[in-house]
Amino acid sequence: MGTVAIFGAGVMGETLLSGLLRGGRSADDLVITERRAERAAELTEKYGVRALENVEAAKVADTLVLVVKPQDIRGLLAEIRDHVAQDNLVVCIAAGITTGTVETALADGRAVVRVMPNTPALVDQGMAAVSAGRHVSPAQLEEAKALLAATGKVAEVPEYLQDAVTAISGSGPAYIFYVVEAMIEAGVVLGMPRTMATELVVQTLYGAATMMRETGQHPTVLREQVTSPGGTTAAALRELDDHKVRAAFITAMEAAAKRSAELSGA
Ligand SMILES: NC(=O)C1=CN([C@@H]2O[C@H](COP(=O)(O)OP(=O)(O)OC[C@H]3O[C@@H](n4cnc5c(N)ncnc54)[C@H](OP(=O)(O)O)[C@@H]3O)[C@@H](O)[C@H]2O)C=CC1
Ligand SMILES: O=C(O)[C@@H]1CCC=N1
Repeated sequence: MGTVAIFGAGVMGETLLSGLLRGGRSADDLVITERRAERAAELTEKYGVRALENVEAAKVADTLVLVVKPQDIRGLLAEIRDHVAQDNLVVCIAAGITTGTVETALADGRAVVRVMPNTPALVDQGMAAVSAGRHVSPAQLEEAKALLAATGKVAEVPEYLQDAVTAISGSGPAYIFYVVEAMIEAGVVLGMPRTMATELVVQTLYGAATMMRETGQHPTVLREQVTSPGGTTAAALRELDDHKVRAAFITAMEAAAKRSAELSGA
């Protein structure tokens, strides 16, 4: 994999950077680029990696990981275009940006992999989906997967599914945090101190997630096990159904996928 350059070390860039370091990669093999000098200095100090200008980073990198916002990707590609070598691997993490867009912006034949990761990568519980562009060799695809495997699970998906991936696992942690916030608020309404409600909700989420993973049982079966006839859970779930919460999730995630597709023209 050689030298890995992370272009744009914001939330996701720092998450990947820290994961690569936790995974055993040497700081000497990692470089970052940042628009703001103070942010670059902060990361250099915290992780001991080099911060370079985009062009310099492209020149030294074997693997280029593009982690700027979709709206900034075309400007970045124009800047580094002439310094991306034939044998480099380009990994693009920007929501909605297709491998075709990146390939077109670079010189002919460049190897581009599109990836949608998520923030639980920060605690090595990420979910990343990868799709290879037209010029990626099997070895390069394995390299991209290995890069992401440092911070969690990796799945290969056909590129047409990447907007759906973005709506499910890319944005997904935000929906879960939103539900957790709502349950904590409900606990407070029921008279419980906020810290106690937070502990109960977070452990319940962790326990439920662990159950799904470890039992392999369908969530419907697990939900039915909690729902005693004529009991408290049935009373609560009826309210959620009356408020069309399931339909709201479907509509919300359709909106996320639509926005991802729109960002391809950002
Ligand atoms: N956050 C998430 O959960 C996920 C994000 N992504 C994708 O990751 C990408 C980054 O998202 P996120 O980390 O949240 O965004 P951030 O805004 O936190 O990070 C982007 C960083 O890139 C910097 N930047 C912008 N342009 C350039 C440039 N030309 N050269 C160098 N640095 C630059 C920005 O600087 P400045 O602040 O000055 O603009 C910022 O620090 C997006 O494309 C997003 O779609 C994918 C999956 C999940
Ligand atoms: O909100 C966004 O656009 C990015 C992509 C997926 C998660 N965060």
